[in-house]
Amino acid sequence: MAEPSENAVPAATVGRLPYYLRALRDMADEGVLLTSSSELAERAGVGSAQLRKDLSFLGSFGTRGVGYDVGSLAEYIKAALGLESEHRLAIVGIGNLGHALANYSGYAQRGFTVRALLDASPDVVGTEVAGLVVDDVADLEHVITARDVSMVVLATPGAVAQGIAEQVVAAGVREILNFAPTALQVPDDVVVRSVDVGGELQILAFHAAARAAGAS
Ligand SMILES: NC(=O)c1ccc[n+]([C@@H]2O[C@H](COP(=O)([O-])OP(=O)(O)OC[C@H]3O[C@@H](n4cnc5c(N)ncnc54)[C@H](O)[C@@H]3O)[C@@H](O)[C@H]2O)c1
Repeated sequence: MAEPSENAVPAATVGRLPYYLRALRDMADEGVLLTSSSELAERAGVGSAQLRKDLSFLGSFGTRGVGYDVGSLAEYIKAALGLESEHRLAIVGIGNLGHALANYSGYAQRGFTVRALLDASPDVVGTEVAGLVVDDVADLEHVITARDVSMVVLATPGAVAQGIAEQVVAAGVREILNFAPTALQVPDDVVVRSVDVGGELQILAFHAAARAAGAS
C-alpha cells in the first residue's frame, strides 16, 4: 500500500489521524463494518467536513451512499501513520512518570513495543519494571543499538534532557517523545514531540478565566 509523503499531509491532519484510527478500532470491536463520515467524525470528536478534508489528503475513500469500510480505512490510516512496521521504544528516566509510561498497557495495540528502560540512579538501575530490567543510562548508545530501538521517550529531569537527546541522536534515533520541561535542540532530520500536561492545564485555565470574565 503506497504511503502518502510526509510533506503531502498537513501536520494538523497527521495529529488527527490517531483519533480516527482509535474510533475505527472501537467500531471494529463492536462489529461495525461500514460507517459514515458523520458517524466517524462524531466518534473522533471533529466535524465531518474536517474529517472528509483530512482523508482527502490520504487518497480517495468511501462510496457515496454506502460510506467507509471500517477495516480498510483503518488499515489505510495505519499505513499512513507508518504503523505497519513495529516501533521499538526506550524510555529514559524511570521515576514517577517513567514508571507510569513503562506500565502503560496500550503500546502493543497501537504498534509499539518497549524494548528498554534506562535510568542513572543506582536505586533504580537493575530493578525490574513492567517486566524489563532497568539499564544504566551510561550504556545508552549500546542499548539502543543492541535492542534496535527506533524511538526514545524522555522522562528525565529537564537539566539532563539535552545531553541525553544528543546521545540518542548519535546512536541513530530520529524520533523523540519529550516529557522533560526543556526545548531540545536537535538536527533538522530529528522529530521531537513534546508533551506538557501543565501547559495544557494552563490553556484550560485561560478558557476558565475568559469564561469568568464574560460572565461578570
Ligand atoms: N510533560 C509533562 O506533562 C510532565 C508531567 C510530569 C512530569 N514531567 C517531567 O518528567 C520528568 C520526570 O518526572 P518525574 O515526576 O518522573 O520525576 P522523578 O524525579 O520521579 O524521575 C526522574 C528520573 O530520572 C532519573 N534520572 C536523573 N538523571 C538521569 C539521567 N542523566 N539519565 C537517566 N535518568 C536520569 C532519576 O533517577 C529518576 O528516576 C521531569 O522532568 C518532570 O518535569 C513532565
